[in-house]
Parts: sequence; structure tokens; C-alpha cells
Amino acid sequence: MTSSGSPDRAGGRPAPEAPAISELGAGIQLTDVGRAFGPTVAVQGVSLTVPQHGHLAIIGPSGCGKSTLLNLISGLDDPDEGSIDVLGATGSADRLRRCAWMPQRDLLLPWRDVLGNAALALENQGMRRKAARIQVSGLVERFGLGSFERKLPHQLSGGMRQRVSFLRTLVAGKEVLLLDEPFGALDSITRADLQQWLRSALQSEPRTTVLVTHDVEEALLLGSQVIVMSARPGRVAAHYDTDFPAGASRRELLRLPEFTELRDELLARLEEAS
Ligand SMILES: Nc1ncnc2c1ncn2[C@@H]1O[C@H](COP(=O)(O)OP(=O)(O)OP(=O)(O)O)[C@@H](O)[C@H]1O
Repeated sequence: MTSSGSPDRAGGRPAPEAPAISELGAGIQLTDVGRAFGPTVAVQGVSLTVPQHGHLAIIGPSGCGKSTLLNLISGLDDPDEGSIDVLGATGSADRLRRCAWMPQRDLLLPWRDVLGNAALALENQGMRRKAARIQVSGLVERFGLGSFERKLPHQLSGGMRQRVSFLRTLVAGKEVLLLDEPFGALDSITRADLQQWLRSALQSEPRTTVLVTHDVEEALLLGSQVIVMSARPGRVAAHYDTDFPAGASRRELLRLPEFTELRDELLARLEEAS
């Protein structure tokens, strides 16, 4: 059970005991997961469930094991204790096959234009370059990058580059997207734009996502559930489901009393956890 004692309400409520995936459709399930690096216990006793197309946001103090959890889910690492199930895959190699990463830095190839970068995953899967470019061009257009498709990364703003980076992650065709501080390097206005953009993008291209962020508002804007982790060893200190109106814009959400109330509660939880 998660640890908030606040009453149920429209914007967010303490989540009940993690339900079994069979009740919700395949997604991600962690059961009593622990991982230590020598004497350092990074995470301990972490259990959580993300239904398919659910969005988990993880916040917590620095060093509490957020990246460790992402690595474990992705299959880049294995737990010492407990089990992890990603869409039915429990072994690390199978988990890896189901996950795509969007890193904090865009890592676009500087010699490839927007279409070429977005198409990279398809080419890596064996598609010919021209066919791959044609295939991604619709998506590039739909996500507002159509007039930039021939531009090289250095001709784009930081926000544009992160959009391309996200599209490239999407095009990889994986069901699970792991977003590790995806907007951490951006200024606050660009970041706000991108949060709104990503919210809409995930509505039109549903995926199961796990987002690590230091930004409580970002966690609420992009998470259908938010966990606050305790300081090391990282445990789930609090767990909330959110149910803000799906169609509401970022600006509208930020004005909702239930949003600001939950934001304040999360900030307090974060302070307690640090
Ligand atoms: N490969 C590793 N070898 C040794 N220690 C590690 C390794 N990976 C993580 N750790 C340790 O485990 C703890 C959790 O690290 P992790 O990077 O997961 O935290 P985090 O919450 O993502 O931190 P931050 O918010 O600062 O990015 C830290 O003490 C870190 O030093």
C-alpha cells in the first residue's frame, strides 16, 4: 500500500495496492524489487503496476534510485531481489526488446536531417533509407515538424531537437517508452511547450511510458500515476493515481484547484522524502 493518508478526490488519490496485470491488461509490474551495488542499496522492496498505455512518473531526491529503476525495467540491468514483468517479458533480453529510451540529450546524428534522424530506427530494422523516410514523413508532419524535415540538427532549436528525438523513439515501434529527464536540459518556456506537446502526442500515439523527472508539475502533467521515492535505499514513499481531464491543456490543468492541491502535496512528500 502506498503511503498517502489524504482522502479521495477528483484530481489525484492515493493508489490502492498495486492490482495484478491480469485485471488491467498487460503492462509493467514490479514485485518487491531490490538492487544493490556492493554495499550501496539503491532500491528496495519496490512494487508497482503500470497498465498498458498507462504513464508512470517517478520523482524523488537525487540518488534515490530513479535511473536504477529505469535500467531495471528496460532490461539493461537485473534485480537482485524480486521480479519484473514488461508486457509478459521477465528476462532482461526480452524486456530490452519491448522498451525504447528517450535520453535527456537528443543524440541526433548531426549529418542527418530531421527525416533521416526520425527514420533511423526503421533503417536499423532493415528498411531501405528512402522507404524509411517516406514512412516517417507522415508522423513528422503530424507532429508539427513538417516544415523542418530537411533541416539538420544544428539548424533546430533545443525543443525541436527533443521533438525529433521523441519521434525517433516512437518510430522504434516499441510498446514501452522510457523517458529519463527528457526535458531536463531545456529552458522553462521550451519545456512547458514540450510538456503540452508530449501530452497530446501520447494521446494520439498511445504507449506505456515511464518518466523520471525532478519536476513535480511535469510528473502530474505527463503521469497517469506518480510515485514519490524515498531517499536511498529508494522505496515507494507515496503513490498517486491522477485523473485530470485528458483534453485539458497544460495551462488549463495548472489552474485546476485539484491540480495545484496535488502538486503541493507532492512537493511536501518530496521534501519529507529528501
Ligand atoms: N552501476 C553502479 N555502480 C555503483 N553504484 C551505482 C550504480 N548505479 C547506481 N549506483 C548508486 O545507486 C544509487 C542510486 O543511483 P541512481 O542513479 O539510480 O539515482 P537517481 O535517483 O537516478 O539519481 P539522480 O536523481 O541524481 O539522477 C546512487 O547512490 C548511485 O551512486
